[in-house]
Amino acid sequence: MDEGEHTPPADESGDSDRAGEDSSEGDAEIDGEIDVDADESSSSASPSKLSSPDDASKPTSTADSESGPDLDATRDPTSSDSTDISPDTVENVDVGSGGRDRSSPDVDFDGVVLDDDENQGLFDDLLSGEPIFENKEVLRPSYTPHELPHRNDQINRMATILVSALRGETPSNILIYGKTGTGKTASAKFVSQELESTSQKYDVPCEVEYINCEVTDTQYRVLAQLANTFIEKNQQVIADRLDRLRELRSAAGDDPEVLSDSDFSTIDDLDARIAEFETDADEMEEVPMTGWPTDRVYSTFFEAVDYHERVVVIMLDEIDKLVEKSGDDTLYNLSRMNSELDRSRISIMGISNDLKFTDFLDPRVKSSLGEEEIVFPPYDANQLRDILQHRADISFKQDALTDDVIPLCAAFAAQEHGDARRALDLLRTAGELAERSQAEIVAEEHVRQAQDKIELDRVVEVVRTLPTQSKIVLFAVILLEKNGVHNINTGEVFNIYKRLCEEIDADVLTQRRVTDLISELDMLGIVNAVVVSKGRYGRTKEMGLSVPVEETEAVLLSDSRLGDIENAQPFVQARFDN
Ligand SMILES: Nc1ncnc2c1ncn2[C@@H]1O[C@H](COP(=O)(O)OP(=O)(O)OP(=O)(O)O)[C@@H](O)[C@H]1O
Repeated sequence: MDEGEHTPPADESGDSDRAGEDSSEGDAEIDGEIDVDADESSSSASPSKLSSPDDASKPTSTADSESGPDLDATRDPTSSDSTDISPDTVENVDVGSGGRDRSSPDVDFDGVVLDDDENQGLFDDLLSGEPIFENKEVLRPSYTPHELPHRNDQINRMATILVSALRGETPSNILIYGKTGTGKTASAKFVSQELESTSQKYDVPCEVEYINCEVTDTQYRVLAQLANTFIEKNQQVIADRLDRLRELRSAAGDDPEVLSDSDFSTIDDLDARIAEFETDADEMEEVPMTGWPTDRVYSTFFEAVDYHERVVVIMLDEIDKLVEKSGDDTLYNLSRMNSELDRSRISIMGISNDLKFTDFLDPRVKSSLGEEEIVFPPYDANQLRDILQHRADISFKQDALTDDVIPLCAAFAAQEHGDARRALDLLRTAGELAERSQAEIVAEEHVRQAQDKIELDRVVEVVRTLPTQSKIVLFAVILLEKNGVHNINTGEVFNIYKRLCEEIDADVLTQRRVTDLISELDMLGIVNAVVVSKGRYGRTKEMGLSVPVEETEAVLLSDSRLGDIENAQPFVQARFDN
């Protein structure tokens, strides 16, 4: 295996990212450090306060403490931007004492002195603290691990099926199933990297094309993306061959004898071949992202893939999204291509976390696609522990984690549904929270805080992306809850909902539709609704909020339409109207 392919993104990116994150995550610390209160003149905001301690010895920051720090000395007293300098401080300014001329290029436009090394050390302090992480990138989803513990069986099965590609035969199509975060994509990518590197080693033409169908979700886009990838590769192959042929041509111009070792008997043959390649290169036209009839895109892809001999594995991640969005035409077309291809062969590897999507497939497609099926079961807590331990060893400094951190992350994630992504997120977030609170090690409390934070982030994201009508319904529930109404019933929600709609000029849906929206909110885990029988008055739904009121309300009010509701109080009083 080519180790380089699995190494995380270049170190620089890791570092810069870390620096970037620290800068944003460290807001609180920066705020804490900058003392904007000029009364405490000795600690007023100054470059020396923000610089690393070493800078104290530098001439710019050794200004006499009684006459105020250097920043004060050089700040323009007329500047309106003087939040951190009191008039008293300004009076003490001795422009000359700092030995700096205001017109000096060392002074920036606001009159703040730049350090000799052209920064004020704003980030130096933050960077100089012992970070908990050795390499945070390793915990990110974009990182492809070198090892995938507890996935040996699945990886070996994939390899056993795909090895035919290295023998020039067509591998069976594979369908990979499993819940989210069970390592499907990571394992499939790992196997494809191995396949491609082995094919290079033995000089067998075998390629893997990865398509994420959540993004590329129509037949047109899938075929266009494949066509363009193969066109690009073909152009490269042509360019390489032309280079070699042109070299031969120039050698043959000097000495026609060199052709005796080649496939060409005459210079004319060679010229003809060169001309043929040049025409091929000119004729290969990229598919635009929209606008062509689908059959033209299909035939362009077909010709591109069949340009020379090769076995191609097309990996369709989130294949269910493609079927959901645009039916099974793409899969039908791809699965019957082999009978028409002359030089190449294709095989499909579909990945899905929806076990039911094949119910919607044409039976022919279903049987062709599911020639081989590999299931990825959820991880249990012990397996998650191993996975986390492997990653933690390379991502954290030694002894940065207390003993209970990894087991707790594993236990939380196992409770969800054995999701390794969630477990890794928890561990990374716990580390970040510890780093932010300037703790020396990550402890159990950080994991618990991380769990709450991730949960809240999820809620915020779900609420933020709700359709406007659902947001109004949810806002009605929040208003009732905030006014101490318990066991809120559908009628109460509907009354407030109607008034809110009138207030913001939104369409008013029927009570039946509003009840449906409440059920959707219930399914999303935002409200908790139960059906209660009211005897001869029929049945109603009673509900309560399952998410934090303040945060949810803030997200709703950040929507420009709901934000227009200035005072919602009167609506609540009207809850028993009608
Ligand atoms: N056995 C494992 N060892 C190490 N890391 C793993 C393992 N399984 C999963 N992961 C990590 O967990 C994260 C999620 O894995 P992956 O994307 O492969 O899941 P998935 O099953 O494809 O999920 P989804 O269906 O949501 O795409 C990735 O960061 C991956 O590196």
